[in-house]
Amino acid sequence: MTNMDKLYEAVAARGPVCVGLDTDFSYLPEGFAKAELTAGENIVRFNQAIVDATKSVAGCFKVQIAYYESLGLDGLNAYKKTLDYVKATGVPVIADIKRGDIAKTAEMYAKAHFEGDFEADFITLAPYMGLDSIKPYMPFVEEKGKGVFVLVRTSNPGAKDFEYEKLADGRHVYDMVGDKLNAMGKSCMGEHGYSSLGLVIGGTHIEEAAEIRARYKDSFFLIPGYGAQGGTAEDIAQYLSAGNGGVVNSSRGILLAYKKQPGVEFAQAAYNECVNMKEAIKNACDRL
Ligand SMILES: O=C(O)c1cc(=O)[nH]c(=O)n1[C@@H]1O[C@H](COP(=O)(O)O)[C@@H](O)[C@H]1O
Repeated sequence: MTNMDKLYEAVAARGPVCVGLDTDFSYLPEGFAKAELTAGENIVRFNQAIVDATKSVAGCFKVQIAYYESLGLDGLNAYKKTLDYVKATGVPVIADIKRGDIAKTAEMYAKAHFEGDFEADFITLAPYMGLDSIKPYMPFVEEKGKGVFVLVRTSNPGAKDFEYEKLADGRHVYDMVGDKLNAMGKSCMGEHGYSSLGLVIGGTHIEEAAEIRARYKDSFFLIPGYGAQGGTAEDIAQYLSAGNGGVVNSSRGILLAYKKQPGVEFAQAAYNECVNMKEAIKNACDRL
């Protein structure tokens, strides 16, 4: 069974919410940090409380490495401890590293994030340099069941700068990227009908949602943009297939949920936000 199969089953069991552990030190509630601990150690305590509170309603977790790298070695220790803590729960974990280099360098990134200290179930990749920036990860995908999510049509306003440009044949650049990646993903299909080569499709632009979902039926989607970036449950539902076939990330919306729930402890508030998000997406899927 591939990690993508496990992710499919996790979504079937607990829903599509992907809890984004993009933990900036400033997100820790007042009075939470202990002065005798480092910033990284305090972030790990915060993450552990979030993981404990949300794992029963999370399809997966996503750990965004920049938040940890920015703290140097203390942060990289916190990154590893966070990954290990999530892995011990059995809930799938995506390392959001957005790597995009070629050849031997990409092989080194694959080694760095698919084995050893920073081993994760999935990683995110940026395909601008071409398919030879994705291929070096495939031995881990095809032989060890690892998974990748590759940027196709992103959630940010800058998606319009390159991704929406039109080709001579009428397709968008993102269609061409998606078509090539979808074809490449046929080499690593799982039991549940999804390739281990997944696509990142932002949930903030909805005009083409139905078309994109229909075009890539066997591609699992990582769908960011819910909450803080304005994506709604109605928007997101269109990128799922009967509530599965994708995971929906929210980072600030979950980590900072306590700021919108006065008097509620931060981990409880994160749990409440996950439940609300899961219910809203389920209801929107049921209405489709
Ligand atoms: O690959 C991603 O995860 C990603 C792709 C994309 O198109 N848009 C996007 O926001 N992301 C990530 O998703 C997360 C969104 O965080 P929030 O906006 O706080 O929910 C961040 O970790 C982003 O780096």
